Amino acid sequence: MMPQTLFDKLWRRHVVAAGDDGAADLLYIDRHLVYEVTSPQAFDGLRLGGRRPWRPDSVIATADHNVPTIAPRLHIDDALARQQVERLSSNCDEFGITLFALGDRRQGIIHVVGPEQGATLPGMTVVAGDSHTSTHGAFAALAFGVGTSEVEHVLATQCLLVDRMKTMLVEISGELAPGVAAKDLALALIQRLGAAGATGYAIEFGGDTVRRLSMEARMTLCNMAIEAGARVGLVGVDELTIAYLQDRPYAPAGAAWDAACVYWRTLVSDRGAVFDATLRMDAESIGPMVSWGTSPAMSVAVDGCVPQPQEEPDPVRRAQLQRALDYMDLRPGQAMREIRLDRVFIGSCTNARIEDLRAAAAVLRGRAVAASIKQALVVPGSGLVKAAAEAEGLHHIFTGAGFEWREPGCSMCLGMNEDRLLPGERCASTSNRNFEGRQGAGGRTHLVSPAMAAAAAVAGHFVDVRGNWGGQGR
Ligand SMILES: CC(C)[C@H](C(=O)O)[C@@H](O)C(=O)O
Ligand code: SF4
Repeated sequence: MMPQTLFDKLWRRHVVAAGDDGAADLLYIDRHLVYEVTSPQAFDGLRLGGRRPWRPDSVIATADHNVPTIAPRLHIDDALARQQVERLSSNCDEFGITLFALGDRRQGIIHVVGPEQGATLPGMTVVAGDSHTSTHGAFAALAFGVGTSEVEHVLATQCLLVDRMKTMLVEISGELAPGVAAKDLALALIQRLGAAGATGYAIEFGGDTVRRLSMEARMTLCNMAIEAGARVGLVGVDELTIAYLQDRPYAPAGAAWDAACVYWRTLVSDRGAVFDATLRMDAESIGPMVSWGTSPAMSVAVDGCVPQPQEEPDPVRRAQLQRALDYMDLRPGQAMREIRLDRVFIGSCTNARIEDLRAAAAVLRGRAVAASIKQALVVPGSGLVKAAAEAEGLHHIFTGAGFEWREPGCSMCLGMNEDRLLPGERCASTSNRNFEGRQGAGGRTHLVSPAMAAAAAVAGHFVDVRGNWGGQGR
């Protein structure tokens, strides 16, 4: 048989009806993750059509985007946010869907919750009405974001028409330097590919560097595939994948577990499989990255500088650079290390898992947030991440350094809840998007890894976390 890519294996296994002449295929969907923002109209549509979810046990719901992150979270001021969270509860009640509601320890960001529960498994198709569903591809699941009308369609039929994607292998090799994380790899990759460089592709991450990454780091990488335009990010199954899933609440057990492991181990690209595109990256040449502009592709190594638009020959590109610099209030050629910050946010589905919190805490131990920083926030990705961090005492390190220790949710990743930047404020953020107004109207976002965010909080400006940058005690 022809060698197949992992993507091909996953796709073929789920085709219910093949489209003619390149038309979309109808795929079976195994797991559907639902949250408050993109589901209300979908449930309304079901009701209007007199339908019920086809397989309610395939759906898991949680509230994340709109929720407050300060306890006790009994009331949400914003009317729309409140309504969406309430309607998620009533819809889940009505249709028999499992909901991890506020107050449940399993509540959290949907892309943190799915894998944590073992609800994301190798070989599955996973959808959610959210672009960062690519995260789940770290488990060799074919996972992608869908729109609200598709949320309704999947609820009603368990199937979805999907255009087949092209395949891109991103092969990363070499040892990552200490202090350099998956987030830095992701930013360096997007900087190379451009924000639309992988549009129409499913990216598979391979190479010895990726094999050595933890599952959490692989999730960070797949999470950001969408920021290069790829709807899907994938990593083939290995023993790490399997070890991560063992004994998770939704993972199979007993004989079913053994059988699943046998199948899962086949979920890798065959030797000799042909990809539509291949890109190679050398991990050793990558240092800590910081975004300077208004797209994740506008990123540079921390020891680098803001670009000089006047050196850009293409006038369209030059105007884009200039606009980004104006919005970010940066000077051409300014050293990244000079950039001073108002706030620091450690959280989001990119970087709010336990290893992310450990990496930030390791930098903060015995240090304090600079007096010039107005606010530094840590928002764990789920209640279980929060509990795990507290069991290790990480919360003491964060609060001792001057960070606020919050309840789980999307928080300051996007301005849909109370945690926002004020116009003109500048933030070092471990999230994945730095678009204009992303963290609040007029706010300025710099994307970094958790360790880099922690170091910036201490220094008050960006520093190379690998260097001897000091950081004063209070
Ligand atoms: C609100 C939602 C539709 C959106 C997404 O699709 O990604 C959000 O999660 C984001 O990160 O921008
Ligand atoms: S944490 Fe941010 S990127 Fe992730 S789902 Fe929430 S809003 Fe989207």
